[in-house]
Amino acid sequence: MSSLTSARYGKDNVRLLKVDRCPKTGIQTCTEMTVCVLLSGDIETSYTKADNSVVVATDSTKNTIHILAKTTPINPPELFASTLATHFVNQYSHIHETFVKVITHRWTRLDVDGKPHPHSFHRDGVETRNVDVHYQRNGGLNLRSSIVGLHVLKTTGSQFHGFVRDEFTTLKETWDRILSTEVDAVWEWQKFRTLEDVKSFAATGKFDKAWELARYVTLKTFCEDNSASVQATMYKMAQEIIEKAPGIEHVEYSLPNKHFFEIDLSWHKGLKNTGKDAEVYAPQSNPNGLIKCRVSRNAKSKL
Ligand SMILES: O=c1[nH]c(=O)c2[nH]c(=O)[nH]c2[nH]1
Repeated sequence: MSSLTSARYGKDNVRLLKVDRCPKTGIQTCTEMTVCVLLSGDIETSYTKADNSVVVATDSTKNTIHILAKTTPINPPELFASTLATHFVNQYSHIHETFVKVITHRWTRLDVDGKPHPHSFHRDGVETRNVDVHYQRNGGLNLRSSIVGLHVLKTTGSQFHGFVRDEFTTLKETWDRILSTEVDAVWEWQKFRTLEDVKSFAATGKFDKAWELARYVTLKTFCEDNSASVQATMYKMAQEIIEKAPGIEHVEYSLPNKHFFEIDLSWHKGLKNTGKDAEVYAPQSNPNGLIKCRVSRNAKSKL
């Protein structure tokens, strides 16, 4: 015997670019997004009885994403993701729950001779601004905003010593090393009851401010902290974001520790390239450390 215990479906990797043209100034802006919308509800029979009468075609889901991108604001992405999440539950009485992901890609305005160009942009990095929304009929909206794929590296100001030493340890302690990671930082909002609540919050500019703050705190702490470890540095980042952004309940970081090994070149004419003489390093693609944490407002540590 077996039974269906979970089911959701929809369209992933729906791509769109929206252009905003200001008639007064002639200045144009653009937003490129990749969207995923998954639906859940009374859809079991489509799996268990080949009953397509309960299926909203994923092609229609894709069409709806395009239509709502045209007819409603897509910025901030928290608002667009919430608009999509609530739409499908309002439109179809048998759909009770949605899972929406909106990835916003970077198109940063170009400068020409120090002046912002009115309609030209460049992709300055693979970093994305992401939003995940989970909506349940009568259950409110859970929003998670994030920065993903922000690559950073510092050549000093990072140490790692005092760790466990036993018969499995070969790593040397260091008081000066390269630190590099790809930031994945999530901030989770207090629950919003309705789409109207998300709209009013969006109108205050607080979603954009939180993204700016999270990015600023992450980069400033990365640069300025004389890091004792990835763990200690990420905890400082998370604490500061919670402290400075009301409405955020939890902050999570997931940071790969990308290693750069010293290369001993002494075999060639006694070249010195280790310790304080290290200049040429070997970047490692794998394995990498992976350090994660979740920091919550007003919560007693469960660890
Ligand atoms: O910042 C670090 N944290 C660790 O847990 C760890 N483990 C390791 O080998 N190097 C590092 N660096």
